[in-house]
Amino acid sequence: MESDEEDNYTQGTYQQCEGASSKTFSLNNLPAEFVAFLAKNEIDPAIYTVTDLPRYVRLNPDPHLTITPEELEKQLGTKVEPVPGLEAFCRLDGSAKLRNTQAYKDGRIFGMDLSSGIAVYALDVQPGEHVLDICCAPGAKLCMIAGLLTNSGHVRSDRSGGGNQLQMDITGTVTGVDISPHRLSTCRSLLKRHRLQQCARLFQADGTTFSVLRPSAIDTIRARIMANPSGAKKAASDSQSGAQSKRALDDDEDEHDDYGNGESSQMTVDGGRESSARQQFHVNSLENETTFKRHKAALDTLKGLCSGSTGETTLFNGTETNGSQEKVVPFFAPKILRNDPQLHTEAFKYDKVIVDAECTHDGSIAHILKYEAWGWDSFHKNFMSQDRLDSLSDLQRGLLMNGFRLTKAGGIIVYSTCSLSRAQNEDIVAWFIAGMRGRAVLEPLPKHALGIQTATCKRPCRSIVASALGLPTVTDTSGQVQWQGTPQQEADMEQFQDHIQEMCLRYDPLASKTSGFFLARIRKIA
Ligand SMILES: C[S@@+](CC[C@H](N)C(=O)[O-])C[C@H]1O[C@@H](n2cnc3c(N)ncnc32)[C@H](O)[C@@H]1O
Repeated sequence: MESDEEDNYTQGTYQQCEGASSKTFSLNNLPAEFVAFLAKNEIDPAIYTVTDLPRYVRLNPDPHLTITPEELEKQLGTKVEPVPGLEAFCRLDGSAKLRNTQAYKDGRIFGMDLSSGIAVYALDVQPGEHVLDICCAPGAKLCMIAGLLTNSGHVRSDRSGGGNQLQMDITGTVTGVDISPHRLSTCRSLLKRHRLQQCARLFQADGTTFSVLRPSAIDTIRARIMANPSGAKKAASDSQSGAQSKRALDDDEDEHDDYGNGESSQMTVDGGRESSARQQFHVNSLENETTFKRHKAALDTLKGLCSGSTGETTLFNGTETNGSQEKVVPFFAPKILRNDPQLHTEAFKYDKVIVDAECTHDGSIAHILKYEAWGWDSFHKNFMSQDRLDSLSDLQRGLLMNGFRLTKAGGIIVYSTCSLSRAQNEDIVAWFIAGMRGRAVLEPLPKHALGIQTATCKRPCRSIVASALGLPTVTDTSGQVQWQGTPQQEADMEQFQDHIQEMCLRYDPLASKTSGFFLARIRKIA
């Protein structure tokens, strides 16, 4: 039920939950606790009554899986408009049904709200970069990042250029972290379905303490090939059979492999399981077992060259250990990334980090209205329990702090949520930027781009900013502790609040005709 899972989890519009939500929704149906939450957080309940939200799809950039907007229009029988400035995205009528189209079944299109796409564009991912996605599942943004990293979205099979071609094939990586194994399984399925798994690895871990830096062996492997003509020659001769080389690189030896859905599997030449879907993927290559084994041996040699050659420290879930100690086992990774030695030096921090933080999901109309059909009790249990609300800010702060820690100096961090609550958005960003004392700064976002009207950001809470800036406190006549700075400090604080409000970006269904979304773009200075 991969596509169901994808739709159920993917943030998007009301209509994206095909068949899951009630068309007769009334504000009176919202449970009292949720109404109270909305009031406390100054969120207008009218966002849940917007019925004319368009739907968005992202077109797969893989040259083998392209589709033109015109062809998609024929399949859907509804108007398909490319979004100016974001050509990979198309706007459809909100009632468009994707699941039965051939384009959807083939993985040529991906249902994804535009606001989520803009969060990824804010990262400005460049080929060759190493990106960390904290809170990655179910993986809409992760798949988009993987596609941007590799342009074509997967390792090219035309290796006629020789061994050095390897340098070009894996040009960057994305590392996804999520605490939920169930959601990570969906993420893995999406990567495979869209043939993006070669540059991605997933870890099941707490994003507040995750410590594995970006893959450290890839450059060494490339360098060895460049420096070692015989290795390059050998790789070149092996590469005459493109699919074999591709397979040596991307075979993921995944013990959790869930091509599943009852597909038959059989042993492959290297003893791994391969589903019929995967066999289909390789069906055009007349595989030669000897060539494949030779290539695999070459790859293993290269891996040997770059592993165990260092006394550097590795980190295991936040605990420093020496040399060849335990590595963190990925939930999923292709072989070349699975065997990474996980070195831990400043040089291996990530270029870009997205923290799409766990939140109350109140901005996702699709998400909220699904509970009409599923029952509001589970919504209350999953999202509105007091314990959860009380601990949410700490979790969001912890995720952002850890994302910052793992980013290299000069790198970019995008913090986003699908909540419209100030406490989960502007307050978190204000607390973070104020507390960083110049080590992190907000970067501009394309507020008025793409013809989308953004919503006005909220002014961060005075006490949070004052506390983060270390302003003095006074106790008022009623015994309440108040922050009170000098006139200059007060003026600085006002200015800082303006700055946060100005630099962050909010979409809401009323203003933007997208799902509700918040994002901030942060540059790490040091
Ligand atoms: C808003 S969703 C992420 C959506 C995802 N980025 C996408 O584009 O498909 C938030 C995710 O945070 C995960 N999460 C919650 N607590 C976490 C933690 N402590 N560490 C890592 N992930 C966590 C949840 O399992 C959930 O998958």
